[in-house]
Amino acid sequence: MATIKKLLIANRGEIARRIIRTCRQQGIATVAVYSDVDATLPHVREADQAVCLGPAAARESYLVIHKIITAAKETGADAIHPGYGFLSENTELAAACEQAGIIFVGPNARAIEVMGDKAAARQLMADSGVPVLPGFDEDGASDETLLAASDSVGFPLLIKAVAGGGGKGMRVVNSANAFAESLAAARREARSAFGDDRVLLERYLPTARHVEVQVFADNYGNAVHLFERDCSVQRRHQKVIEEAPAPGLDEQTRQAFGNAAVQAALAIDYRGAGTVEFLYAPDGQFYFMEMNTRLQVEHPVTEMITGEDLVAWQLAVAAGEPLPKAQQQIQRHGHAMEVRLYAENPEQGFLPSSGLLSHLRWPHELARVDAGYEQGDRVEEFYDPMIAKLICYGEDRQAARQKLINALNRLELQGIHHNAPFLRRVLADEAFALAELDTRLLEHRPHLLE
Ligand SMILES: Nc1ncc2cc(-c3cccc4ccccc34)c(N3CC[C@@H](N)C3)nc2n1
Repeated sequence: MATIKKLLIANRGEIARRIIRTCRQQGIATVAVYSDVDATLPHVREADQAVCLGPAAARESYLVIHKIITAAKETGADAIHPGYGFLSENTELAAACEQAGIIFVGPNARAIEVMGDKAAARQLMADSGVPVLPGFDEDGASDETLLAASDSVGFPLLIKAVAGGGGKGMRVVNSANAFAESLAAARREARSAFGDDRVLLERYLPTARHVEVQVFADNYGNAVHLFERDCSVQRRHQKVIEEAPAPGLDEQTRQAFGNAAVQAALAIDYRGAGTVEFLYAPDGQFYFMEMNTRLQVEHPVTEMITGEDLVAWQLAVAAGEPLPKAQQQIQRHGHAMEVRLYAENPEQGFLPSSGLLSHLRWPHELARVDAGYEQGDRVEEFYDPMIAKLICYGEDRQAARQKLINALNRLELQGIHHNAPFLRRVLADEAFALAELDTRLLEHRPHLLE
């Protein structure tokens, strides 16, 4: 058992403020890190201490492991929380923390490594009885081997980069005569994006929902799930709207999802917060897609329906405490829905937008607002353009959706282009309102993107 007295948050924006919020409630001192353009942002002001990492470019600041470790040592932080993005799934940071005797608030490096290799992840899931799609994932298979395997996988199939994830390095192949060329292209893309041209094959599910399960495991062999989230509404693999619970699931299916995710966590001897992503097919079957070894952007919808503080859970597990609750103690009630507010211009192909937030009023009275910025702050284009999340809770899905529409209508945000009008169109869309969810909803309803 260790006590975390001071936590360094190796991140910025809304997630840094959100982590600071829990630390303050727990009496844990906080250290923020920032690049010189972020010096006046709220997460820097709200932390007890702050360390400048240097230039704006992430590769010279937020991604520089030795600078983060040095900041932790110089301020006497006994733990580091990576948040999401940046170094949150980087095994070297986990290893550097271990080297420096600093607690890494995240899973063991081995789990990060295995889940980062999509072929190893699939094999491990299949071995532990988690449903996986028909496919071929022999490590380092040659083009000839893959060509022969493509017949048994069947078409349409997906060629997926082993080192990929989140939709990067994927190619749909509809027929055998297109396979060789698609394989060459997929390998080229994987080599340039990840420096690793290994690929795997998987039967392509053209129509499916993205349903993911929040899991938590501690150092004592306990693993639980905190129910599922539906994140099907995505634009170019960027989640737009997330909700919990997944609409239209009967209790038996809900339990099957939860059990499969817990099986996955136990199979890799997991620690901390994790998310097991599944493809949910129209016939009611679901299949393992990926496992994320970090706290997700969309974790607030799970917090709202369970009443749990997932960052507090992360800190407890990282300090060597057992999980705060056993499975049967974790309750679910009502419905929560989240939208991600991006500094992007929907009228210009969602290009990133920057500028001074000359006028800004968050609708705190109508929604939980996890925001990275306040009025008078500048949004720059160096980092992920997400500036805030608006999350609403209701007794049922319609109530949560209506509250979110109201909150977006009351949002006052001037000085940058943003996607609120787009979010309002999707929330008001009939198919979305009827929960006719599918990962290609926006593809099938292009008018929502204009
Ligand atoms: N075998 C098979 N069939 C269909 C798939 C469709 C997608 C997919 C493709 C495009 C958008 C998506 C949005 C949410 C979830 C999945 C997708 C997909 N993804 C997208 C990112 C990564 N999570 C894997 N894998 C798939 N795998």
